[in-house]
Amino acid sequence: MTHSIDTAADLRDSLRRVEDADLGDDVVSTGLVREVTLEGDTARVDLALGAVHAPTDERLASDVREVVREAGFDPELTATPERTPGAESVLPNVDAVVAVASGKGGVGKSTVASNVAAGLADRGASVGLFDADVYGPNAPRMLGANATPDVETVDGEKRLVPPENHGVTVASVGSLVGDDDPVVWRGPMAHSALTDLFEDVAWGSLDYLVVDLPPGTGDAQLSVLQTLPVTGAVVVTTPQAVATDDTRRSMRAFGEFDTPVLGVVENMRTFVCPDCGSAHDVFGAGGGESLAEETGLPYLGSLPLDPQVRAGGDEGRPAVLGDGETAETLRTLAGRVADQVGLLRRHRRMKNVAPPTESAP
Ligand SMILES: Nc1ncnc2c1ncn2[C@@H]1O[C@H](COP(=O)(O)OP(=O)(O)OP(=O)(O)O)[C@@H](O)[C@H]1O
Repeated sequence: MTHSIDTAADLRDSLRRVEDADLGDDVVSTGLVREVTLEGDTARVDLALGAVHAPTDERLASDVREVVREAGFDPELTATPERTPGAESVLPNVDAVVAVASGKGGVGKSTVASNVAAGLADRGASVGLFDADVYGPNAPRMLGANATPDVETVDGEKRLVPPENHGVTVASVGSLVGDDDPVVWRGPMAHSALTDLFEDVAWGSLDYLVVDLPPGTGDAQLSVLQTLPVTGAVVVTTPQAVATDDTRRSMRAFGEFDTPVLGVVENMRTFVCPDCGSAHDVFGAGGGESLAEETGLPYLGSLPLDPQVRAGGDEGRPAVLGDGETAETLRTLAGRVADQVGLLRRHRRMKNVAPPTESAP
């Protein structure tokens, strides 16, 4: 193989051609290229990419590979993301924890959580879903994974081995209680149940753990934020003002725990009549989008009110795995969530590592 450059430093320099459009600079200046080593025909590049199977990160990796190949080397890429501080000690085998929240009940939080989880698994990621919604633990049913977890003894300790479906490992507070038990727990009880349950689960190694939070900003929700190293939260709202007002409150709660909000999803926006094909904004339109605008948060998209979404949830096969426009919208949503995790970490990397830009003379 003939090489157009000789040293790792030169190759690093040529990687400046790869632009991270979100960060507005190239991958070397932003600190995303951690290490470059050459060995024979192989160039090893360690990148501070943010999230596994995120479309933007995949694109950046492929651009880097191309530059390496053009220089005459076989690329071997590794990714070492800049993780949430504290994540290593609490959940060493989980790469990113994505909480799905809503200020108000019934807006489709579990629907979004289960579709995002199945959508990420469909992109090739290893995914877990933890249903922390003590008041309405229904995400496992939506994923068709509501079997009772097996119990396994490892080193004398009992571990719960949760069921898996559609590539998602699912554990729930629902598996602590019977299907018909009313789950009306007070704060401290919910807290200890959550912590115990979480620690007893044999999650294995996960790229993403999606956590379906209880609605609102109560004790149970805050317990999760105190217990888990949440990478970021996705906030679900319907378009009407009562929902967006509650959502604003729940965002403030995240702020208090320094939990970054990855973005806002507007659910149940448009209903397309299956008979006549006309579109109706049942709950109004644009509330989620203007909330995102007003708070400066990313708008992750809107989901239509679509009987396929409800049916997918009821049947345990999330609509994201189906065909058609709504399924495509849900797949895009899962990709955007991953992209936001990636961006958050690339941004953190840039802040931590990249030298300040030289000011013009
Ligand atoms: N976009 C949609 N189109 C059609 N049905 C939907 C949509 N989003 C949610 N639903 C349905 O609305 C109901 C409530 O949704 P879901 O359980 O996801 O809400 P939630 O916010 O998690 O509720 P809770 O407050 O009980 O946790 C479910 O039956 C679900 O299938």
